[in-house]
Amino acid sequence: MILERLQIQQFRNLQSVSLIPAAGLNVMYGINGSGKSSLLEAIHYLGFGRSFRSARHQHVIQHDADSFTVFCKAIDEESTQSAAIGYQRLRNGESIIRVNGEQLNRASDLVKLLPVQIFTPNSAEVIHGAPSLRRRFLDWGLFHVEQSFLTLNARYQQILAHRNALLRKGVLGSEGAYWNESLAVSGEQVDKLRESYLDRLAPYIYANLSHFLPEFSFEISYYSGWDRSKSLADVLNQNMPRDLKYGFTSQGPHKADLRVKADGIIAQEVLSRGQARMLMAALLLSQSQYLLTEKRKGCVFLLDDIGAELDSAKREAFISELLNSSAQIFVTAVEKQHVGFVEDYKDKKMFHVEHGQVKEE
Ligand SMILES: Nc1ncnc2c1ncn2[C@@H]1O[C@H](COP(=O)(O)OP(=O)(O)OP(=O)(O)O)[C@@H](O)[C@H]1O
Repeated sequence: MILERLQIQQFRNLQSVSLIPAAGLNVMYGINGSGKSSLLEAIHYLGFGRSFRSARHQHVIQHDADSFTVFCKAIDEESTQSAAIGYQRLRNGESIIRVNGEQLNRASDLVKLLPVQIFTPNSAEVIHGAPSLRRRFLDWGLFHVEQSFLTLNARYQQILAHRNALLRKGVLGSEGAYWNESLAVSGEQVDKLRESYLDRLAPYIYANLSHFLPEFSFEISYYSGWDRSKSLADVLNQNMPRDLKYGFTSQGPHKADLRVKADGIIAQEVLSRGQARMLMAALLLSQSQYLLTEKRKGCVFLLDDIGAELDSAKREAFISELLNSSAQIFVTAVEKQHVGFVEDYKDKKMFHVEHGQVKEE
């Protein structure tokens, strides 16, 4: 999908912004606090229904305003069909999402529509942080290539929440067999989709890593969240006494992880921060390439503060590969010189951001 038009109202310091982005590269530059990251944050809302830097929607609404609105017209390059997507968030917590004039009930449905990926100075947290961050990374790709995943995963989460509620009350005993069986059936389906997705994604990841971090030999593997030599049903039944004691389901696909080793050692232990960022860049790029191969869909790719992230050679390699994967890129930089190499790109637009105003050059 490509954003053909973008409109933002009362979003942080962006009072009223309207722009026609390039299909390829869009550079937003301006001094600190001018509104560059807010612009990316607004696009992020269209892809995820949430911010990438604040858990509180209220903080994003412009001071003294009652709501913010983000609107885009996006076009599918393959079918040439367009979609008008609007997201409005009110100060009272209500959100109104419209796609082609029709109201959507769940923000999670937005994820299917617009494939948005983001790379920020904090992206290495996905490598260093909790497994949930890496699961979220994998699941984002799955949402876009496997139609059934969204529903299957939602069902698994629903049954899991129910089993956990019974565990907390200490009343799972009599109903245990039923809930274990339901959770196992649903969990095995989620697990299979994740495993097979990573199998197909891995060749892209290895190819990108050999380009971005040739100094290491990498090994990518998938951990299901339980010992795969046993069925999930057996594990849930065996874990009942422990799960009852602690009040939650200790093993299952909700504990799954994407594991990366560099030269035989877990990546978190051996990579520098910059190298971890490059690993993350390779992972995100791989999803973008895979989505293009599998679904003929390009991503909208947000790169926040790229100058602070990577050295110039790596930055350039990353952006060129992203453009090759038909991604539409929005990159922010404090100084134009930080993205000097974009001189060579033809399909690009430069936007100067100043005091919340965005002007195309
Ligand atoms: N709810 C809000 N209402 C109005 N202004 C806000 C709100 N939240 C944040 N701001 C202001 O919006 C401005 C834009 O912030 P933003 O993070 O987008 O800047 P930036 O250009 O990315 O800066 P940097 O280069 O430092 O990362 C800041 O001055 C910030 O104080």
